[in-house]
Amino acid sequence: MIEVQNLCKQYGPIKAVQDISFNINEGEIVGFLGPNGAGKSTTMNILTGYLSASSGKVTVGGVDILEDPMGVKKQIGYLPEQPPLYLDMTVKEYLNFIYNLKGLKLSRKAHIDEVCHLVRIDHVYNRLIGNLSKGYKQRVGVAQALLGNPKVLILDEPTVGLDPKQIIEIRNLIKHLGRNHTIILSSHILSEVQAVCERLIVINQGQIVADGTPTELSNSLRTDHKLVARIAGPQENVYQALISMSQITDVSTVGEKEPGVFEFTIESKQGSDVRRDLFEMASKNNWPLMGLRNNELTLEDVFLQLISKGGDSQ
Ligand SMILES: Nc1ncnc2c1ncn2[C@@H]1O[C@H](COP(=O)(O)OP(=O)(O)OP(=O)(O)O)[C@@H](O)[C@H]1O
Repeated sequence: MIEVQNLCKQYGPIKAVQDISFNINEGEIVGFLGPNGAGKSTTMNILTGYLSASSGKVTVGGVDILEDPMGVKKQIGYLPEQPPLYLDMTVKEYLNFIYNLKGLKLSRKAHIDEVCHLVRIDHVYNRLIGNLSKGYKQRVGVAQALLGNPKVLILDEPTVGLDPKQIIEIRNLIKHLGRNHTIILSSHILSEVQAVCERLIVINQGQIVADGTPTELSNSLRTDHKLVARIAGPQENVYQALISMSQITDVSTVGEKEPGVFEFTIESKQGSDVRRDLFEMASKNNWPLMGLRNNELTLEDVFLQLISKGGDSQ
């Protein structure tokens, strides 16, 4: 649906986007994640035709953004970081205004009603936008993006400044819209994209540093496979039994966590799964296995590792 090849953008000496490439398939909800100044807004502004690239190629639905910018814009609904709202218009006036601006040919009233129903703003239709809460203003912003039934929605930091209840409402709305749209959502907050996206593209200092599902990202950074086991048995004997197991490369004793129960961190060979052997060994020695868990990196750790490779952006 969206193909980006070797995209670069320079603002004078600042290389905001450096040679990035990715494809997004129809129906995907992709999170574009990166710290402030990483180049997210620049990339989104290029995808939506608001900015021109210094070099590289972008196609949306097979249409090249340079050859047919209007053809691309028709396929994209965009909610910029600052929603383009006119506070002294009512929701009705504003959506009719955007309808005209987009030159839509759909049945006006039916289409605007449908969009208002979808984002649940029917009951504030005749109210001044300036008097709405921030959450409702954001919904009106999403509504203007949806006018014209674009296949792709690009949402730049859609929940910034909202309270926790409004955040959940907007997230649910995005998930709901994901059933019928391809969505790119940018954020610098990990939990934000984690909550709604199945795929994350992590960008730092204008470059893609990771692309995959949250699980793939955690796995790609895990250099070793660590287990944490709690075993009720004599500490030294358990340690010796563990370290002599064939797939285990290192064992460290964490300490006595419950009376007579010791915790061990166990490292095993890449790709091996020692849980069954571990259970057998403990059972053969009559040492109850009181707990076993993976010592996995959280996505927060992964994100911090990925973005700590560079310095600060301005
Ligand atoms: N018009 C501009 N002129 C000069 N530099 C710019 C301009 N717009 C952005 N930049 C710089 O380009 C880099 C990328 O900025 P961009 O706004 O794309 O990042 P971002 O990831 O969207 O950050 P944020 O989350 O803060 O919006 C930053 O170093 C920024 O200072």
